[in-house]
Amino acid sequence: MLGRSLELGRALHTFLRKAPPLSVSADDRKTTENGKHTAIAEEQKYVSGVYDALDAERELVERRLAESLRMADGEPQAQAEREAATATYSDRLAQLKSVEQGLCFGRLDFTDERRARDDTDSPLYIGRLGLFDDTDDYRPLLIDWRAPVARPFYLATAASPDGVRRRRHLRTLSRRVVDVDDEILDIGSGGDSDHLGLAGEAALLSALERRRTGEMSDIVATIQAEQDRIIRADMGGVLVVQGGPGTGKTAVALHRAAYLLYTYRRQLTTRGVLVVGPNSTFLRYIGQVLPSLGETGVLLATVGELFPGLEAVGTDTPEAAEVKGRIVMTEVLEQAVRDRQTVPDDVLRIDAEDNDVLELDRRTCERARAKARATLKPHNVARRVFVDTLLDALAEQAVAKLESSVLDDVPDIPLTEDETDDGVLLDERDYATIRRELTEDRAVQAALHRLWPKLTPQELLADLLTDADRLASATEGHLSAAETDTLLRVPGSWWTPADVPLLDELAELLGEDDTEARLRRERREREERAYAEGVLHVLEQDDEILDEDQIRVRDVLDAEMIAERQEARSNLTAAQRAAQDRTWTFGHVIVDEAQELSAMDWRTLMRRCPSRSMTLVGDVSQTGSRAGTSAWADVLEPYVGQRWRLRELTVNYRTPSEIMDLAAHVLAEIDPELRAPRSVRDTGDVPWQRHLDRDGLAGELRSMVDGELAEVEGGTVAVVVPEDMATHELEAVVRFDSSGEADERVSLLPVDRAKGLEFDAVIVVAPDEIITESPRGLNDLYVALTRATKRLGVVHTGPVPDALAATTSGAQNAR
Ligand SMILES: Nc1ncnc2c1ncn2[C@@H]1O[C@H](COP(=O)(O)OP(=O)(O)OP(=O)(O)O)[C@@H](O)[C@H]1O
Repeated sequence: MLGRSLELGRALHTFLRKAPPLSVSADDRKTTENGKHTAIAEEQKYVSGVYDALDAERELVERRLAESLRMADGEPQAQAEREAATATYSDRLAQLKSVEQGLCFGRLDFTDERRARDDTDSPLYIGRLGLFDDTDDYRPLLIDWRAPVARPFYLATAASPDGVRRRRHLRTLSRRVVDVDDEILDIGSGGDSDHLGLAGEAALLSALERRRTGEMSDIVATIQAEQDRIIRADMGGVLVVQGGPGTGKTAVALHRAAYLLYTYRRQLTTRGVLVVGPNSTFLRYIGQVLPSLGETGVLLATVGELFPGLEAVGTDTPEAAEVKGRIVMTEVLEQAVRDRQTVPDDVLRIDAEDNDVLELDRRTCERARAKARATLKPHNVARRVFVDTLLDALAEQAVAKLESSVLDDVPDIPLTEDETDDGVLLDERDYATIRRELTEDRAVQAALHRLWPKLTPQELLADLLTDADRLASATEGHLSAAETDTLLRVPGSWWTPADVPLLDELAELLGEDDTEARLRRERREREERAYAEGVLHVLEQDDEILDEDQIRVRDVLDAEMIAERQEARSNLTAAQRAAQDRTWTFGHVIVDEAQELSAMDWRTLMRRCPSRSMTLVGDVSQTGSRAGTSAWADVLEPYVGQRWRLRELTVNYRTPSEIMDLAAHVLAEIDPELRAPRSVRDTGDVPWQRHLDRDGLAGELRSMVDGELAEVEGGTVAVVVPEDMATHELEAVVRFDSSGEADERVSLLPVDRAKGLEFDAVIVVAPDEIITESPRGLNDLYVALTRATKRLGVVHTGPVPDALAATTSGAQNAR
């Protein structure tokens, strides 16, 4: 406890050093303390009222939900309405339950001029969602943080107060107000007694000082101005957010999702928002942020999870993953598909079921193939043309054979008067019958399948990656023999995340012969539109009784919109429906750690977002994947040209300055032009460094971890190691105690798993190996060094990397 207070003290000290000098006398301090107690008591009264309103609304929604569940099943229409009501009430209830902690966290008091302008005397209270007082003309009790009027809470400064006299942060524990921090923005308008101390910064620092639990928390009470501008940026187009480690990119991305869902609810409820993260550990880490902000309708996924029905649990070598991520794979796959559209070397003989032997010669097959390819349709769709053309040829052959055999067998019969001898014995109906029989003939089906098989993406890719000849043919001219070899694998291998964009690409190249399904869908859409027209008709009859000047229903609703709502009423949320549908397109896509995605990953994501309404957050200095990018323009140019916006985040909220100073040496080695973000805190804890023999490492690590656990008073500790040290054995040493119990506060991770995460203390092991194990090893080391919120230790088992050598002497053997 004392340690934490000291750290907070030091942090505040730093801020006071940076802030203009304040002279606070003992009397001032007493007045401040008294004022604070009074303020807490006052705020408690208000906050209790807000919780009462929350309870009342919960009760009401619970009652309505129970009623809608009790409603008997009736007409299909009534049943659909019941389902829609149930879904709406369930959502609202989940939202009301999720905002329990920290419901109300801010208050804005305005200047006299602003109050006169807005004709109001009341302060505004800011919280996680909006609540109204239904006993007082629906006066707003609590303003949703995303509402435009709440914006000054995040943006107003003393230099630009925007009519705000005082910004107050309320800190609550359960439903109890435990502290208030004030910031006087319009010094001229307020008395000194109102000034309760350093406010915005104190609330922020207190949030940053909290012990980490292994799950990310929301930052709604302390969003900073540069972050707020990004969170509330327009939804259209591609917005890239570049920022160093700990600058809040993930936090900003998630709050942006919540903001967009609030502001553009109609568009986004139907199409949904997709948030993409680098791996499932990371998705678990961020999984609670949006629910805590009351948003449950967002699909969180890795790119590897975007192919419904498939689990990509395998792993590629880094070399294979890099090759699979290259854009040239589109050409490899195109060739692989073309290779499956074959013709016989000479003649293909088919033993049809009636024992007729039919033949398909190379030229006929080539013509059918050319005709099918000329449609430019995907393989499975164009197959219909290929098959039809060959069935025609086979049917003609069968007819000719039949006729000639009949003519051969039957003695000359004299013609009647109305017959002519054109050699044709069978009419069109006979021809159609023969063609249909051939269509159903297994030998014919097998032959056509061999020439142009109907394929699923999984079949084609599995065949391709396990067959050296097929692979060599598809990669010829695109990949070297060595690169091709990296792709080859044994049959029955698990799918990997890098396979998913290839499967997605193949799904496009192969297509689906969905004629039947399309007709069914079109019929359903027609019915929905007809229903919507019916609704409009009924509403307009009511309209006619109204005054001419009043707005008419058709002015605000159209059939298309009603039909869309009807579709959205299905029990599933957009996110749930999207998760089951590969071709789903989202209203907005947010990508975290976006620098890690390969060119093929981007193709998959762009398909999910044809509107290109996207937010991409990342840091090109942290790129670890060989397939990732080091320049945003390279990624975006093929999709949006120059039409994308770049915003930067410059302040590091996670890593104290002592640790950033060390990491900055590594950054300088990556690129001397790059600047590390400014740390918001310092703690006085200089990172320690030690040398250990690799043999003695396991024995020592556990006690080092114990030491760090004690320093961070039960917070989290991570040991970040090179890939080949991330073994179960070492994990057991580091995490398990003598009774075999795992310590949940401790993790052992390779760098790529630690990306995006944070821990109170971090021990980085063998930095020299982290650097040499990958072409982007320095970036990996930079990531590893910047995961700590409080303490950092480095354990060398080999030579000390140059970037760390300059800083070792003073800190040597600090542990
Ligand atoms: N305004 C803020 N108020 C309180 N905490 C904040 C704020 N901004 C960021 N943080 C905290 O700082 C830490 C780092 O944030 P985050 O993980 O979003 O950074 P990042 O830029 O994604 O980092 P990295 O690139 O290293 O993964 C988190 O604990 C986050 O909650």
